Amino acid sequence: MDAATFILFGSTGDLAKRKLFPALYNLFLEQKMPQHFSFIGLGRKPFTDAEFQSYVEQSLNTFSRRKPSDHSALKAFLGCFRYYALDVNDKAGYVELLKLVQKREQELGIPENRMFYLSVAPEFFDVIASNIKESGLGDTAGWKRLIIEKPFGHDLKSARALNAELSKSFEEEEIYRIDHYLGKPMVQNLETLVSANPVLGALWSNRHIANVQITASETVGVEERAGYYNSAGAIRDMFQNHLLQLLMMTAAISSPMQSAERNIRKQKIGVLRALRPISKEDAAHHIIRGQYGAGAIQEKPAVGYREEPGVDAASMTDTFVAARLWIDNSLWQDVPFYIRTGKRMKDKSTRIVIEFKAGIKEPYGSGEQPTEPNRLTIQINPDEKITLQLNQKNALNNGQLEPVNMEFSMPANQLPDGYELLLFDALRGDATFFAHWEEVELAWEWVQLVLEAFQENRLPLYPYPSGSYGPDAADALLEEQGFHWWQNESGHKAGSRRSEKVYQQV
Ligand SMILES: NC(=O)C1=CN([C@@H]2O[C@H](COP(=O)(O)OP(=O)(O)OC[C@H]3O[C@@H](n4cnc5c(N)ncnc54)[C@H](OP(=O)(O)O)[C@@H]3O)[C@@H](O)[C@H]2O)C=CC1
Ligand SMILES: O=C1O[C@H](COP(=O)(O)O)[C@@H](O)[C@H](O)[C@H]1O
Repeated sequence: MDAATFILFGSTGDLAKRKLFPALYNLFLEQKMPQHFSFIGLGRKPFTDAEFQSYVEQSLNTFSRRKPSDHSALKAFLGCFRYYALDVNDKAGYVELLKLVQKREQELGIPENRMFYLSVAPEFFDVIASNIKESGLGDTAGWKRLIIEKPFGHDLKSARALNAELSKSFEEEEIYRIDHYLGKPMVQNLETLVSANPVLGALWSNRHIANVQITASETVGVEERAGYYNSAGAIRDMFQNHLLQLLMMTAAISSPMQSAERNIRKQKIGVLRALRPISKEDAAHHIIRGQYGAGAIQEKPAVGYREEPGVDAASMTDTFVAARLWIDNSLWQDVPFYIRTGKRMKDKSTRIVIEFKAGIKEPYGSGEQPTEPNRLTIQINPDEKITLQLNQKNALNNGQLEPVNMEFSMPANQLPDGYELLLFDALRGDATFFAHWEEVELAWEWVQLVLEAFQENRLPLYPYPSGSYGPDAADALLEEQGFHWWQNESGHKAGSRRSEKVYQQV
């Protein structure tokens, strides 16, 4: 791996402290960092280098999956860190920053390879990129890369404007757009799961798959982020990026028999191009939006979204979105993809359920005894787990047909954090698990009409109790095709229907 300088904008912020420093430290311990690297932390807070190093150390003690125990390794790691106080709007400051970067490059004898990571509010992305260019920080004799955090735009127009601005300073190949779901080990494993297992690869299409269900449910509410979340909602916060990425990954992976194209990024773009658009007029038939009301999470009372600090008592923000999507290509024609995400739901679970088509009627003497459809459940969070549900006769129960699960699991605490995998890739120059601009643009294009339908209040906003599986209306999306949500890996169906009211815009 090339020796490089890592320049972190927002190094005094939450993401740096909770995720980025621990990720770099774990890579360092695993010798997955360049042998020589220079780290420059930026923020407005007035830190000396020593204060900054001790701040980083505290973050490792609190958040790293491996707590620092080897004193000399920790010292070597922290020794690479320097701090420079910079307001992102201060043009002259960038020129001073360049001097510091060059001084460190000379001290360490490393080439001018520079990684810029923007862990700051999105309104600063364009000004930082342009100041990097103007100051000469971006004129390197080596490579330069820009890692950019979400959100990438607020809608199609702003995303295009942001991309146009960034493109003035960085080439597309130099821009690494983070979607932390793409860093999750199980998501990175999806392609291998299908391509390295012909038994699954052979089934991975509309010939054998009846429907796909993608869920990202959370038990947390809006927490302290009302300022951001009120104008984002679940549709921008989770659906436009993470959920569509999971859909793309699921539909893009294919066995070598089915597709000669082995470039997952290109295949994902192909999936988005084939996504059937939803018109504003028709949105209510394919999309359900909801907002959590009061309820209980794991038996603890929880207030409704409208009672949360910083939230308007008449807020129409969506905290839940479910959708039915169709991919009009030869592999996925007629297979509905059901997607849902919500806050304050019954459990924290991110998973993909593949429901296979029903087989022939059971011919071995059990008459009309119904069998459950075979399912492959790929659990991404909280634990990683793959469960294949099969049917078998139970000799201990009069030969009754019963579902059984084959399961493989990996406890979450043994796995690297997604940021570790993504930073490692970015340092190596591998953009496979970063979002290409075309993916982002096509995802916004699809979502844009939905945003407008929300804005124009064309869809009911259903309240759902905190601690539930979301509004019952989301069940109807599947019932139209004769399916139901598989609520968890043991396959429980949705509960009985409640009568539903809707929130009215005031
Ligand atoms: N936190 C998280 O879990 C996640 C965050 N993100 C994204 O990551 C980015 C950072 O988030 P987060 O760390 O939570 O944000 P914070 O608000 O915690 O931190 C913001 C950082 O920006 C710096 N900053 C603010 N204004 C200026 C300025 N004018 N000049 C220079 N630096 C400035 C702050 O430094 P100082 O106060 O010292 O000036 C601080 O380091 C955002 O884009 C967010 O959407 C994405 C996914 C998850
Ligand atoms: O990006 C975001 O993701 C988190 C959920 O991430 P996970 O890894 O815990 O599944 C979500 O809580 C947050 O609102 C959103 O901004």
